[in-house]
Amino acid sequence: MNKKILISTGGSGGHVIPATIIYKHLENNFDVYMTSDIRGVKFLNKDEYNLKIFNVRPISKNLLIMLFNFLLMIILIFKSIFFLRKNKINILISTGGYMSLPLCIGAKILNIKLLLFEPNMVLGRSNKFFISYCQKIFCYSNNVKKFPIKLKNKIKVIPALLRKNFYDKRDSNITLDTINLLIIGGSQGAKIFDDLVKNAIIELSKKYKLKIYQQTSSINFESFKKTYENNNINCELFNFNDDIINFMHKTDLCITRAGASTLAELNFTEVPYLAIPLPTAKDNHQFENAYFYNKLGFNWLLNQKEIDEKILLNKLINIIDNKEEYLAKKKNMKDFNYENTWNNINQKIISVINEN
Ligand SMILES: CC(=O)N[C@H]1[C@@H](OP(=O)(O)OP(=O)(O)OC[C@H]2O[C@@H](n3ccc(=O)[nH]c3=O)[C@H](O)[C@@H]2O)O[C@H](CO)[C@@H](O)[C@@H]1O
Repeated sequence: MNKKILISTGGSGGHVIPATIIYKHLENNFDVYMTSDIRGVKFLNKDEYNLKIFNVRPISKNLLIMLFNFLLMIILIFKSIFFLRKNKINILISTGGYMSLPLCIGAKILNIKLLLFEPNMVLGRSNKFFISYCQKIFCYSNNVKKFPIKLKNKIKVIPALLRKNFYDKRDSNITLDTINLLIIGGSQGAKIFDDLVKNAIIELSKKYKLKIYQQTSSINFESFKKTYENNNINCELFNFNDDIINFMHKTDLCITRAGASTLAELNFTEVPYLAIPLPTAKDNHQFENAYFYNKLGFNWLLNQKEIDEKILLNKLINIIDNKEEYLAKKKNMKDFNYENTWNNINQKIISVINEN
């Protein structure tokens, strides 16, 4: 009989998309289920997954709400225990975040094997909470910060998880006379990118011919289009687009936040990027993500608190004019990617599932 595996996820695309990838890696060999909160559902196609909603509310600082959420949490722990028992789940895989807390507690109570996933270069708080109980944790490096040294043997390093279509061969239609610039803020966008980046782009367009692919909220579409058109800038705007790889393939350079999945995807598609990590990210994990790849020579890194339009503009000019450095970054990425194949990751994950 096939092992029954539950993947618990929710929240942002950075949690849900890796969960869908793990699901696809396992669905041919095991009976796989997935749970997500309501927020996370928008990042997946419900028809493709055996999905159940477990709506865990975000942690609040308001005492009354905290009390109410605590009661809800207790109910969800009971619901989790019931769900895990009823479906005879053998293994729980959590992609982290508070959304997985009740199921992880349920798994611990029932003594169910727990596997964790940490794509960031700093161990997340909820993963930290279960690290001594879990059997293994999938990471992209052995040197994840805030990781308890004596538990490092639990780390199973895998190449970065990518949606299957990232491995499809595609022709890139990069035109030599135009600089194709992708601006992307993570699954929820990045408000600060709107004005800061837009104004720098307008100045940049006075020096180079640009094609802009920009993620922004749909309410900005009209005004952005107008501004870019008035400045003769060719642009394509999108809110959340499932086929992000399509944009990455057309891109020469990207300006991005430093969510783990986005960086992994840019590394794989060999698009050098200027990372501006979210300064308020927990334990500064976005900076650590970008810095990890910065040391490998994949990106340029700017601190949001230290930049304005002028600094950003000068940095972009510097990057564009320094062709050798740009090409070196592309080459560094290429050399790094050879181990990242669907089959290699598939075998690594399945071998951990089959460990006793
Ligand atoms: C604000 C915040 O705290 N973000 C965190 C969140 O992920 P967050 O969702 O912000 O960022 P990630 O880069 O990890 O993931 C975004 C995912 O959404 C996809 N995408 C995005 C836009 C689009 O139009 N289409 C599309 O498919 C990206 O390709 C990527 O696969 O969890 C990640 C994993 O713990 C962290 O590294 C991030 O720091």
